Amino acid sequence: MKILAQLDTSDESIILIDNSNSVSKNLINKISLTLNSNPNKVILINPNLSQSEILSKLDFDIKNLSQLSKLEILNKEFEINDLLNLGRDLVKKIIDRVFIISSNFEESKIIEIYQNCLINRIPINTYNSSKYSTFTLLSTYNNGDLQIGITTNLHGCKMSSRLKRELIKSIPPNINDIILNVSNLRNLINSNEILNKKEKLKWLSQIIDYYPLNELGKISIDKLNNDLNDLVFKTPNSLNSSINNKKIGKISLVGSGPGSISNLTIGALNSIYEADLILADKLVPQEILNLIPKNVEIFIARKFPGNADNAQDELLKIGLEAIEKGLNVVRLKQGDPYIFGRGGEEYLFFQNHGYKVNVLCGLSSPFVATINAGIPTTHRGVADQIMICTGVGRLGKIPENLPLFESKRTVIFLMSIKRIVDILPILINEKQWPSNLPVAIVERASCGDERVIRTRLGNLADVCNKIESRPPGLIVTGWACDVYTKLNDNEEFRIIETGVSLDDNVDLEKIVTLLK
Ligand SMILES: O=C(O)CCc1c2[nH]c(c1CC(=O)O)Cc1[nH]c(c(CC(=O)O)c1CCC(=O)O)Cc1[nH]c(c(CC(=O)O)c1CCC(=O)O)Cc1[nH]c(c(CCC(=O)O)c1CC(=O)O)C2
Ligand SMILES: C[S@@+](CC[C@H](N)C(=O)[O-])C[C@H]1O[C@@H](n2cnc3c(N)ncnc32)[C@H](O)[C@@H]1O
Repeated sequence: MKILAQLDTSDESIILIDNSNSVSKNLINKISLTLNSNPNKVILINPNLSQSEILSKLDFDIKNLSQLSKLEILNKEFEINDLLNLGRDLVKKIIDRVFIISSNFEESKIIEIYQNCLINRIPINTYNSSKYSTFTLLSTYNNGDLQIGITTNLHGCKMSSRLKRELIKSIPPNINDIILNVSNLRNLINSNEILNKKEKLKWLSQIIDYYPLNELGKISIDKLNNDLNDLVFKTPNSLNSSINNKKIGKISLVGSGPGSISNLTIGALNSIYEADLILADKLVPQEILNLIPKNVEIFIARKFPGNADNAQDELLKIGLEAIEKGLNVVRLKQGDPYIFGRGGEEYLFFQNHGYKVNVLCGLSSPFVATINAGIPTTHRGVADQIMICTGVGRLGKIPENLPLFESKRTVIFLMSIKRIVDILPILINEKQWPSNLPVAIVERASCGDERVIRTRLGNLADVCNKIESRPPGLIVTGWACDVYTKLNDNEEFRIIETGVSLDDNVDLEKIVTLLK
């Protein structure tokens, strides 16, 4: 089935076949749509409706009245021959496109029209029936530079318009400013007055990947180029004010879980509500950041590639200053603080400055990702060990201690999708890993756009190159991947969109009252 983002019927002769007794919304839409796409002519064939009835209903959203002259209304029953003699001379009078507008036709009639269109290679769209359509139109949303098209492939236009509404709801009203600001930033970096172009472009792409959409409209080249401190979304005023009542500052390392609110502990939610300042990972997703009360200051770590250590130092400095002013500081870390989260380093830093550090565990991404991907990490007779590895060692190098293959072990690699091309040869050639071992890439676990890509170890690097990644992502390896479902022998990889908005039914108000 061909899916048309925009209907481009320039110079086409189009037939709209309708047998309704009243002018339907769908008919008006199709007349406007076809006339507004600069056709040669649009022929409406309907035996029951008069010209005046139809013209009186047109809400004249047609770009200009001259288009109206291209509309021909024939008050007659449709005949198959109409397909072959109402078209342009250029194509021997064969019609270029057919829309069956109403669903009151007998199925036998629809089949006859559909088959004749197939024989004469005329694209046909039958209202509410994918079976008898060779193309479908997207339901589109345009807002300045942003264009979105959505279709359920003719499984009901109501559904696609409801999905479109949901999608539009999640788009900030200033989306155009955001698009323009980011595009100007990128153009500025590419112009020659910016130093370290490549690095800044990498930072910009991570900011686009992770920062709250709303903030992308405010980021300037100065903030990106010179003083990244300003990447604080709200400058922590509390940092500038001297606290009179000498409160004793507090520091908590809090795991936020992998993404959805449903995977956030009550303890973490409580900390978020009690904090004066939150120092968040860039990985902490929008859903969690949205929970932070408006009065709480937030700073997001600028852990861009190659800047991890500077960002770490800067973060710890801001945290220490705030505690010394008596603030309640929460270091909000993605997943669990101690799973490749530099939690140990941060604990020691604040302890060495004389502070007791509270640590609240969080659901770590490997455990949520495997559950959501349908992989039992241990399974009797298949896997009795779990290992969590990083794809990146000190200073970004490949880890020296990649594990030997162990057939009854499920190994989950974090921070490794961009590195798999370097890691794979070591696993297969030096560590005896079998190239047919089942693996699963799990991206954005527990988020609405969670996705699982199943493949075999030997294909992993190619697959990572083929798909546009949705960071953050991890790689699950081991025979446990095959316990519930296997790839077919001829399948190179299989993409499963597993994202669900878990949080629709989370009644936050009720939970927050529990905290009181
Ligand atoms: O390959 C990918 O998909 C990127 C994976 C990824 C990395 N850091 C990341 C992520 C998550 C993400 O951005 O999606 C992002 C990342 N890495 C880390 C954290 C946790 C934190 O810093 O609080 C975070 C999240 C921080 C945040 O998002 O704000 C931790 C980290 N970064 C790093 C390491 C390795 C190390 O220093 O020992 C470690 C583990 C430290 C530990 O064992 O606790 C350093 C690191 N991580 C990484 C790189 C390669 C960056 C690049 O791609 O060029 C590098 C090297 C560098 O930044 O100089 C990869
Ligand atoms: C520095 S580690 C932080 C891990 C985190 N402390 C945890 O416990 O999940 C970042 C890596 O964790 C993995 N990761 C984090 N969140 C994820 C998610 N929602 N879905 C899939 N992988 C995720 C990715 O491999 C990412 O590169």
